[in-house]
Amino acid sequence: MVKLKFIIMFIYLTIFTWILVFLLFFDFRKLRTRIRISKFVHQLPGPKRLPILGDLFILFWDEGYLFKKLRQWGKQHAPLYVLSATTLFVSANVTGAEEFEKIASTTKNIKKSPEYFFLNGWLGEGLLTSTGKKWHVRRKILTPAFHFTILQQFISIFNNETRRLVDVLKKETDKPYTNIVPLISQFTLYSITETSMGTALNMENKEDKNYVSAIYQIGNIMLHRIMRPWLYLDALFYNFFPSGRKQLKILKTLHNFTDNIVSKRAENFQKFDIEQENNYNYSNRKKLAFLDLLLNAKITSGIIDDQGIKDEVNTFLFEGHDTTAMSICFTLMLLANHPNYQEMLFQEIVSVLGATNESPDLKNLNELKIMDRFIKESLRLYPSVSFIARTLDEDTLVSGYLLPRKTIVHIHVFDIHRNPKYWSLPEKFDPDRFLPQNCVNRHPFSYVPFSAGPRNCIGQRFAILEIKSVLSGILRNFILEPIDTPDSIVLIPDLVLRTKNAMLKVKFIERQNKCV
Ligand code: HEM
Repeated sequence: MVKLKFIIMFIYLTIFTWILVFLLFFDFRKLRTRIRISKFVHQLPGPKRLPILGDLFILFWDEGYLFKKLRQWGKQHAPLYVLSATTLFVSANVTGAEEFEKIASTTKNIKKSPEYFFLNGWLGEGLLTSTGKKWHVRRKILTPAFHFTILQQFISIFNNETRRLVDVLKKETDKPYTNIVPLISQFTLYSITETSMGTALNMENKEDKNYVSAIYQIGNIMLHRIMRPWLYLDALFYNFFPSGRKQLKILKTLHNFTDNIVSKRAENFQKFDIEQENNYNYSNRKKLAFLDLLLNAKITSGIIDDQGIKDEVNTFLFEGHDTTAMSICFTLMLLANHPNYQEMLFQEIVSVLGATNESPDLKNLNELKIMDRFIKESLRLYPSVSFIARTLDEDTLVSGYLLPRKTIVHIHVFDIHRNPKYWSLPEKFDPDRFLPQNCVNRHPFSYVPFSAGPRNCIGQRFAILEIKSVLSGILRNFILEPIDTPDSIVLIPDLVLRTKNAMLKVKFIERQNKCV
């Protein structure tokens, strides 16, 4: 019975794939390009594939198994291998630092791959998904929003949100364990909306709650879609499939939420600008936070319109909370599993902040060096963006292979971070890898949790300060005991690196020797 179902699914998939190939390639110039790319990329080593269908069978795998299998291929065929979804759709897959450097260090290869198109319905042409001139202009507008004088002001918000989280966690101490994912996601969402958008959220509010749950659902639907080529065409997906109709509903929730944030801020911003008569103004070089910077750019130079602002707000709400949330969750799981480090970090916090209830400032956070190494090692083993992808803009020679222009390249950050060429005993958790003397001679592209090159993460300093603030608050108040362990969790490749069922369990015990 199972076998019959498999055969039917396979025939169905084959027919759909070829319809898709036809629809996408009736332009014969594109077909010629595809054939050329396919010829070159198929010279790379790779797993055994079926004639014509290539590696399409992986679409039948469960996400956890797919994740494991990709790790196995990454090791087997390092640093570069081919995967193909039919003969004409091929990708070059990178697990080596030198190869990633070749691709990411040039200003040419800034175009994202077709996988990112699925995000367009939600994020439009925001900084993550846009390319060319639009991306350059936006990156230039937004870079000052992450200047250290701005970030410095955000720390008091991180501290307030940490206090709110600590109060929530105190109620969890009676329980056998806590699933930290929803609680930490709420913390990072509150932090990004208040710092960058100037809006304080409240989970008692139904719309705020719905927004958080919509973010989870959209991630699941997108992964579901990526794994099913018959859902690729928008017209079919949105009109004929329940998941497409569900996505439209979710997008409405997400967009209503951000539209609201933008219009509220726009009202206040205009009032503020008029009242202050250029006191808080871009042109006299006072620093503006994210959303105000965009509103100001629209008013003063018109280089961004309302839709552009909304696209950026959607992009930053997603990139600015989900990535950091998962990174904090994995770090807490590792702390629970390494009590010796937990104690070292606690002692470091006490020595930097003293035995008071003082909240850390920028200087304090910069002094937390052991914590810094702990976070770096956590991001090495669990990079929340474990996979990035590009479409090459020029023929590029990588590891002796010519990858033609328009080749899709998948960069497996997770595998680069566990490649034994750069990391001895790569599976071992060891923050001392990041002691200054141990970093000498390490390939700069072997550690890339925030990517590298011109399209690196614009929010990386924001993220690190936020993570340090929250860890300081949690470790000052609780001892963490392990429930989940690195061996017990099942990782899945979602929009960000997640665990199966979005669960990560830790036990919280209130500290007796608190530094308050
Ligand atoms: C631990 C937390 C974070 C990690 C691991 C992370 C990682 C990354 C990575 C790997 C990229 C490159 C993605 C690609 O090429 O497709 C990226 C891009 C980006 N990140 Fe982050 N990020 C984090 C936090 C943040 C935060 C807090 C913000 C905003 C406040 C942010 C905003 C962005 C944006 C807008 C981009 C696109 C940049 C561009 O293409 O110019 N990220 N991030």
